[in-house]
Amino acid sequence: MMSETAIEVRNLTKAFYDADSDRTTVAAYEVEFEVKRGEFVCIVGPSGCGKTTVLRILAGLETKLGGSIDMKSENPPAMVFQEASVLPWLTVRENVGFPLSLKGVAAAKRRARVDELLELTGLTDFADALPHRLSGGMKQRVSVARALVDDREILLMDEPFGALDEQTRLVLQQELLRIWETTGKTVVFITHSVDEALTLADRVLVMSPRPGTIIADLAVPFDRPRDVVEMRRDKRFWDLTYEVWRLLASSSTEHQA
Ligand SMILES: Nc1ncnc2c1ncn2[C@@H]1O[C@H](COP(=O)(O)OP(=O)(O)OP(=O)(O)O)[C@@H](O)[C@H]1O
Repeated sequence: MMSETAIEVRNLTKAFYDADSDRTTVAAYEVEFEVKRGEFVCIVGPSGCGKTTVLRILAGLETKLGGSIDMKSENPPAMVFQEASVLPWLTVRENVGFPLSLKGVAAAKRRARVDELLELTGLTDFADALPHRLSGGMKQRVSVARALVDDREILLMDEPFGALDEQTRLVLQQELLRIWETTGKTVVFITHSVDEALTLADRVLVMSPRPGTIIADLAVPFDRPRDVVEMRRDKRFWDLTYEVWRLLASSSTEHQA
């Protein structure tokens, strides 16, 4: 199963034109990668290199200028954004069930599915709370639960833990790994953090500064299930950290030259 391709991106290029300044920004340039079914792939790269743009194109939220994308899945991908996108007037339960309400899933069936997701994401005790009572980490759990509720095959995550403190972030990384192992989703996860990418991914794609293109595709060799704290005792973790930083540093020097 693992060898089946879920996402194939070829020569993907995107430019934005700003009419006010009459300038064109090339946000992604000939981006190429593949993701296998059930694989967890992280994309790291400097700020503004086009990571979000690539993900938004995969999500169908943005058009592309050139190249091709093949998403081999039965349903459209789910997306989790950096800012928790909870609806403030709905309870946690209603927020998580929102995609099912939109699809007109019957109340009893919806409730059973939402209960499962609340359990999976550790939100059961907060089911009837309104979002203003939740911490940033809890709100982001709600976003993750909602992205999983209607069982999309592909999960696209745009720096979902970027706004959280380091400790909360580590807790949610561990939780996400557990959820991913349970659900078997194909995940594309964007992050600024080399550390986060190595913690989570099967493979890390490194992007150059804008116009962003993929400059390396590194396999992350740690066994599953992973312990996000214990894996930091492994020398390979720091060797890979160094390798990714070296790639990022050398590509930014080339860019300035
Ligand atoms: N809608 C838009 N209109 C014009 N320019 C845009 C638009 N969206 C993105 N850009 C530009 O495209 C480039 C890439 O942006 P993008 O958000 O994809 O980068 P990123 O790698 O995700 O950055 P960060 O890590 O800081 O979030 C940037 O220069 C950005 O200003």
